[in-house]
Amino acid sequence: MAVPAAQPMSRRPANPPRHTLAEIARVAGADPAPGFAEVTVTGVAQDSRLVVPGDLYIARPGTVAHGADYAAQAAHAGAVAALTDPSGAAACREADLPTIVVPDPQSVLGPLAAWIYGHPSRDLLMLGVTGTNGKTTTTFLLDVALRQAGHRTGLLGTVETRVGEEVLPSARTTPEAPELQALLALMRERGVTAVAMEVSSHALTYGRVAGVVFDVAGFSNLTQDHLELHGDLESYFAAKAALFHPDRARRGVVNLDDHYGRRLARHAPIEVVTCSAAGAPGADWRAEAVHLTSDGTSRFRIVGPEGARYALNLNLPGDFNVANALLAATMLVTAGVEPAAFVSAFAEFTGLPGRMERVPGPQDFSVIVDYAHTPDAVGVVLRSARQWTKGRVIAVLGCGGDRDQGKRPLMGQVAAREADMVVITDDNPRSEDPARVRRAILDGACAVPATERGDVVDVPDRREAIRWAIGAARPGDTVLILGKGHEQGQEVAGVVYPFDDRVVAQEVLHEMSETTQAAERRVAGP
Ligand SMILES: CC(=O)N[C@H]1[C@@H](OP(=O)(O)OP(=O)(O)OC[C@H]2O[C@@H](n3ccc(=O)[nH]c3=O)[C@H](O)[C@@H]2O)O[C@H](CO)[C@@H](O)[C@@H]1O[C@H](C)C(=O)N[C@@H](C)C(=O)N[C@H](CCC(=O)O)C(=O)O
Ligand SMILES: Nc1ncnc2c1ncn2[C@@H]1O[C@H](COP(=O)(O)OP(=O)(O)OP(=O)(O)O)[C@@H](O)[C@H]1O
Ligand SMILES: N[C@H](CCC[C@H](N)C(=O)O)C(=O)O
Ligand SMILES: [Mg+2]
Repeated sequence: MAVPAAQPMSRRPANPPRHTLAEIARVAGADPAPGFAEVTVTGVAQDSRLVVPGDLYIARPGTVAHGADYAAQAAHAGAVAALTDPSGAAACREADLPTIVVPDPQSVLGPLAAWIYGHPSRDLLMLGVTGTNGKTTTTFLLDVALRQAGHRTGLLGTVETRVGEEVLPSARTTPEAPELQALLALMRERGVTAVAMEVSSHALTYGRVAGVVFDVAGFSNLTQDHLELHGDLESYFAAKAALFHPDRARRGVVNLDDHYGRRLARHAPIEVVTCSAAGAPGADWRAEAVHLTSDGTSRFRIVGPEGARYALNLNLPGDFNVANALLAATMLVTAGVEPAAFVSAFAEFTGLPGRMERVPGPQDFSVIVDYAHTPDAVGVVLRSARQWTKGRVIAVLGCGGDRDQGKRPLMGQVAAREADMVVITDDNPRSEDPARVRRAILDGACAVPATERGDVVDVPDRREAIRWAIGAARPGDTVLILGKGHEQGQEVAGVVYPFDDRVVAQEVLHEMSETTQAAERRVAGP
């Protein structure tokens, strides 16, 4: 008997609420036109490629196009109506879509999507994490602890999306509002009770989480990244701080070891619980007696109000992961989760894809793939590696094209200072000239006085760069391949070529062991 092929899981609830277009117009603050009462809407999309039959298509102006340019595609895919601004109205009506017109579709998108799906986040324990680095790690830790506490969980973030046991790919760190609300509705329908999600600064800027009030929002840290979107650090901070507002979160947990965290804790207009892994005065929760081992684990104690103390074991390397675990633990306590749940869940957690992930092999040096793609993260992981490495620290790194240009020389600079050898290479050049991107990293590296920096080489092709670094490694060295982590593609001029640092490193190690064995056979003779 033929076994039916597994169907890819939908990202939409199977039984969405049904609304008339007249109701939707009222919620959006527009006039319900005649005929709107006869149109039934069962979902919402702001991208024509994601429209399913029964959807309201939100045609909003973007930086590249106007959504109304795709109204005909949306209608063809089954959209039953459109919501747009005055400049998009004609195109939507030409596509035969009954059209609601509002001044700013972007601003109604989040709340309207939440309303259309029946406010699913209100029925879920919602934990959201923002910050430049550590969001994915912290949400994975939240997820295992919530499950240990008996919740059925949802996870939304950079690496993947989980609805209970089902795993779906993630296109973004934080989905657009219509996709987010549909996923939350699907989670509720599938019996999920708690959600750990990453909230990127893009999400806060574009209103992707408007329509969600988090039970607890966490702030990890803020250092340079994404200035191509925010312009300067102050605006970047303002975007992140917007999560800590009564419209977005009931309570906040803030890391006091970070300069912006201290500012946030002082000024946030919601109740804030603070934490510190580095002894910041006045923190509600602290990590103490931190013991980092050379095999990439740590033991420490977290100490909180009223004599609360818990001993934690973590199978993640570096003091930055102690900070992530402390943030997760403080968020969990603040959400009312039993501490016993995170004590055992953290001890059993064995790591997450592409974050300080060891590439297995018989070689007598370490090869590690990590997602460090900011100056702070590069410095933090290289300094950590220095602590346990007997030999030299060798870093492979590049910077993404079409992203923050200012971070490139800073990443080059910190890598040159902290590593013994830096191999500069490509990382998702996107639409940019890859040589220009590498030049900027190289300029930063070479600005470090020669006596204070390691050797620096430029190897454009990423596979060759990995081969170069692994080829240079001697017993006791650590090779850190940075920036792409779990990513499975290299994006060059609009084309994504399959590329996974972990796979490539393994292939290179394999090639090298074959070559060594062949040479040994030649030496040994027939
Ligand atoms: C800077 C940014 O985030 N831009 C996002 C934004 O683009 P935009 O406003 O310019 O929109 P546009 O491309 O002009 O299109 C206008 C409208 O037409 C629609 N459209 C467009 C084409 C089409 O065929 N059909 C269609 O309906 C679009 O969905 C949109 O509604 O809205 C688009 C539609 O949702 C997103 O695809 C696009 O994300 C781009 C691709 C992106 O790369 N975003 C990244 C940087 C991002 O969001 N990253 C963050 C943080 C990462 C991290 O640090 O972890 C994330 O959360 O992932
Ligand atoms: N608390 C931290 N402080 C500084 N660097 C960190 C911290 N946690 C992790 N890192 C570094 O940042 C990298 C990315 O970590 P993670 O994926 O958890 O962060 P993220 O905030 O989700 O990143 P992204 O915004 O790209 O999704 C890690 O691979 C590590 O190099
Ligand atoms: N999620 C982040 C990290 C990508 C890291 C790096 N591989 C790059 O392409 O810049 C971003 O979208 O900026
Ligand atoms: Mg992430």
